Amino acid sequence: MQSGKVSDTPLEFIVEYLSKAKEIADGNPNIPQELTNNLKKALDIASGLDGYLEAMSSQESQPLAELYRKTMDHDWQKVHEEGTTLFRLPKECITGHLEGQVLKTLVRICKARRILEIGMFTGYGALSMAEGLPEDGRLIACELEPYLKEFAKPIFDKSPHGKKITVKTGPAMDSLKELAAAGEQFDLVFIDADKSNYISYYKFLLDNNLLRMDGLICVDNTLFKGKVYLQGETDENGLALRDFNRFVRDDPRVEQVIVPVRDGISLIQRLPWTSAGKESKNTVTPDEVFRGAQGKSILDRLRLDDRVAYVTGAGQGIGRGFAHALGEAGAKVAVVDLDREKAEKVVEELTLKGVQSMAVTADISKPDDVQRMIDAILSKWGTIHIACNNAGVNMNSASEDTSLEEWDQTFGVNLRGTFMCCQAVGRVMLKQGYGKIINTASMASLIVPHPQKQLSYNTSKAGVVKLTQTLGTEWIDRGVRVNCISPGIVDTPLIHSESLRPLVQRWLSDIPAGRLAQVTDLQAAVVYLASDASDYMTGHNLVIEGGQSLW
Ligand SMILES: C[S@@+](CC[C@H](N)C(=O)[O-])C[C@H]1O[C@@H](n2cnc3c(N)ncnc32)[C@H](O)[C@@H]1O
Repeated sequence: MQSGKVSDTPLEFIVEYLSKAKEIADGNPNIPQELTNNLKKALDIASGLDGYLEAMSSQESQPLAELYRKTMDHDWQKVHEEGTTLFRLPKECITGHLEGQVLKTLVRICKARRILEIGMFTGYGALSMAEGLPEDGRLIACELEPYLKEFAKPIFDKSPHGKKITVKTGPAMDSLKELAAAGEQFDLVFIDADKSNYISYYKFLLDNNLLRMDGLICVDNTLFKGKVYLQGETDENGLALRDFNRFVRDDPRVEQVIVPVRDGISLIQRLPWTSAGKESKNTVTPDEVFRGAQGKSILDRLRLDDRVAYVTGAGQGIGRGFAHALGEAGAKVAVVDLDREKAEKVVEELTLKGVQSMAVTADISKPDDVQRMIDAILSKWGTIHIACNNAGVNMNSASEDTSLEEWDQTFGVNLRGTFMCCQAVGRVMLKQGYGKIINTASMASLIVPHPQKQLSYNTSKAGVVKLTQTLGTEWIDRGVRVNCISPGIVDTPLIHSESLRPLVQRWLSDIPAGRLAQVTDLQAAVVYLASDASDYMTGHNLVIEGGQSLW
């Protein structure tokens, strides 16, 4: 602890009392050396802890460091005496580096996008949490003192994350009522003002659904210098927090743990209905709609954890988009491409994101390559749950000029190759009684895209749809679903080539959505078809073309 600093947390009090005890022991020759030695050991452990935790936590950003210095250097006594602040604000109430980093980490873990802070002070906690938010995330900070909004503003303005923060001045309860009336909801709430009112804030948040399903409430100072558990305490705030901690522990709607960081942070998570709903006085129909199929919420049902997938043609374009989407949803992904270098590059991208992946080189128009691809995946991961047969080629020629070579090459990859992949992986999936096959067809299976001429492509893709329908019905009763995705015209580098660029304007006038498809427009579909959420869907052609086939 810095000299002259007032003790504020249980640990700081322990250090203070141990230091005093050691001083007494040092000055008294009658105290056994063993006692002095033990006091010293206890003091070393206690006094080193906070500093070590701070030193080992990620470094604070420059704006946060500046905010901390500015808060510490400010004359809070003076601004209060001048009547600028309603209360004399103690600078110790700042959250600081360690707690700020805890909050920021929680924001990331919860994937929070909307945060509410009750009690902003100079904004250290607010800015720490804002740093953990995504670009479109936002944080509303409630603060009684208008002066603090002005104090924090120049530093919020300097930080790239400051724009995510909106400060609402005035009593927090008024702001909470406004937010509830406006139908706002938060993923994470940090309560850090006005200890005697913690319980009212907490009740208001839960009773008015200001906290989303599974949302997290963090509450500061819930150990309150140890006063919540010390016998004979009379401190009003300490007793209020003691009641608060008990109240929350006994509330069936949530689960609570108090983490002994600094002055104690309570982590309170809103439970799904399963536990809390039992206490509900309202009549609920506890069926799968209410509880979620297999007890999972719809978003959880889209997750692909522990699944093994492959994507052919994954070195670029749609296939690369599919590989990223499946990986982000939790699957291990084999990135299959003709071009080893491209496949390895995508594997590198996935590895950076923490997705387990492998590169496989294969020409899917060759039966031996197809089998080698399946064997390589099986030998690494032992199974295949998701097969994205996406590799395809497209050549243009007027039908009267289409050569048999072009026809054979196109069909060799687009239809024969897709069939060979379906068959090879289908054998594995039928044996294990589970599998999801997703073929890439095309809008060209439905309409005749023009003005470009591409007979072999169109007919091969129509074949992919029929292949999908046939396999989808033949295999569903053995646990294997086969579906396909038909993208419209996708904005890839190819489209911007000299020869195709003039066609883009023409295509755009045929697309109700007014734009070409981006690879990212197709990603949710592949995750859906790969997940258990689509189990009743088979033989389906999922068309994603901005409405083009309807005009
Ligand atoms: C412990 S400090 C907050 C520290 C802050 N969370 C941080 O990250 O540094 C408490 C703040 O709550 C504010 N406050 C107190 N009573 C309030 C109320 N009724 N409504 C809104 N803010 C209040 C105080 O002005 C003070 O700035």
